[in-house]
Amino acid sequence: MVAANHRIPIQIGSNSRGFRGLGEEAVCVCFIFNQICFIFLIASIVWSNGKPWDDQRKFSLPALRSFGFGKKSLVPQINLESRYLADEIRALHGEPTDLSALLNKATANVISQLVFGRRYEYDDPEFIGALEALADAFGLVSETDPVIVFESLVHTPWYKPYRGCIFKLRDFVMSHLHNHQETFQKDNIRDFVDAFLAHDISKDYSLDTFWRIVLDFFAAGTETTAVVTSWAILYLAVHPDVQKKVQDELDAVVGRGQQPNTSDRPNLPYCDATLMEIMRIRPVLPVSLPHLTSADVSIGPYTIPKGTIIIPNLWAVHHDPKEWCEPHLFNPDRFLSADGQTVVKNEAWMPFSIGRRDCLGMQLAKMESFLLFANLFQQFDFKLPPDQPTPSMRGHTGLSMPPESYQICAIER
Ligand code: HEM
Repeated sequence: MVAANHRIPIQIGSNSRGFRGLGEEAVCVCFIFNQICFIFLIASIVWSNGKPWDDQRKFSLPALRSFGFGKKSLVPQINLESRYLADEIRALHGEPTDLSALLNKATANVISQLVFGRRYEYDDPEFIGALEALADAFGLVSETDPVIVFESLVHTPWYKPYRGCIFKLRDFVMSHLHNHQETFQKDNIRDFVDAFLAHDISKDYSLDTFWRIVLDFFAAGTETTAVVTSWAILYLAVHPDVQKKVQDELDAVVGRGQQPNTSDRPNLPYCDATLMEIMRIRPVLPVSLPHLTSADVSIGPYTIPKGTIIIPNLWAVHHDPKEWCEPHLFNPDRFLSADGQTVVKNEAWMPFSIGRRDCLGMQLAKMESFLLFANLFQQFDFKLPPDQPTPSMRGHTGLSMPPESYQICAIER
């Protein structure tokens, strides 16, 4: 096993045919031990390898894109959800509140519309229950936890709380799948689940296994973008000078009377640079998902044999002093040209990882995090509650790295 702490080994590891998990041989071993483990590993875009992964990715991406996934046509939907979110925040009247559950509801509704064809009211008990289970599941394990690879460990006593969350989420997804099966019409494909039912791939996966693929999207689509937004609110509350510059730019380019659009983005370099700096300094997945080399690779004096698990340490790359000047300093200007007019890229910026197995939702995530960010800072000043200690900036390590719970006052501008 190799922990890749620098840009070059991550690039090499990521491009080595993009295997993930324990590879084909290990999957067979799992099969001997436990058939459930085998099923779980195969029916999951995040955790499968080889042909099952290829089939799932080839089906999923075009299917989701046909409903607007990562495309401009999704802007009105994201902006509408941003309005629902802003209404909820406004109703708090600036009282100190932990906004993380609200942010999760907004991002969950965006992915829910693509996958299940519906959004939820923010007080819906089924929705709240599923999101609580999701947040708990993300907090209970990390990428290096054995249960991530050997999912059948979920049945052992050590994982009882995690098991509770996963089964709750399975029931949530299954109720949607059964409902879709009952109402399915092949000439009216409403969403990702319908696209699956209409596609040949449904011959290879029963609903009892497909739920796991759906959960991959629901989970990845919900938690990640909400975590970015939560860090953005915290960092900009701690750095009011940056918040002011972001708001001045939004006022000048978008104004107050209309919602931001992706077409505004090229004219909002400071906003863009700030979001990039947030994803650099606090990567959503500080330790990315494991990869497996599919051939021998050489890096300088080292040879990494075929079949080695590579754990990309995105935190280390994003804080490498060889790549970044004063890496622990929050400084959006590092992503701007000298005249402040253009965003400057850096190859060591890789919050979505790189290579064949990079984040499938990257286009959606970039668009959604930008629109949420722009909508929120256009409408609110985010301030730390007076007379309270500054919140910790360390983050809570689990599958993703959200900030530790903090209270914030959102004051309408
Ligand atoms: C800011 C938000 C997000 C960040 C920072 C992020 C980051 C990542 C990272 C680091 C990986 C691992 C890539 C690798 O192993 O090389 C990943 C994989 C993945 N992400 Fe995201 N993600 C985000 C949002 C999303 C969204 C919105 C979705 C979809 C709804 C999504 C779906 C996926 C999927 C399906 C994979 C597995 C891809 C595969 O194995 O082929 N992500 N993401």
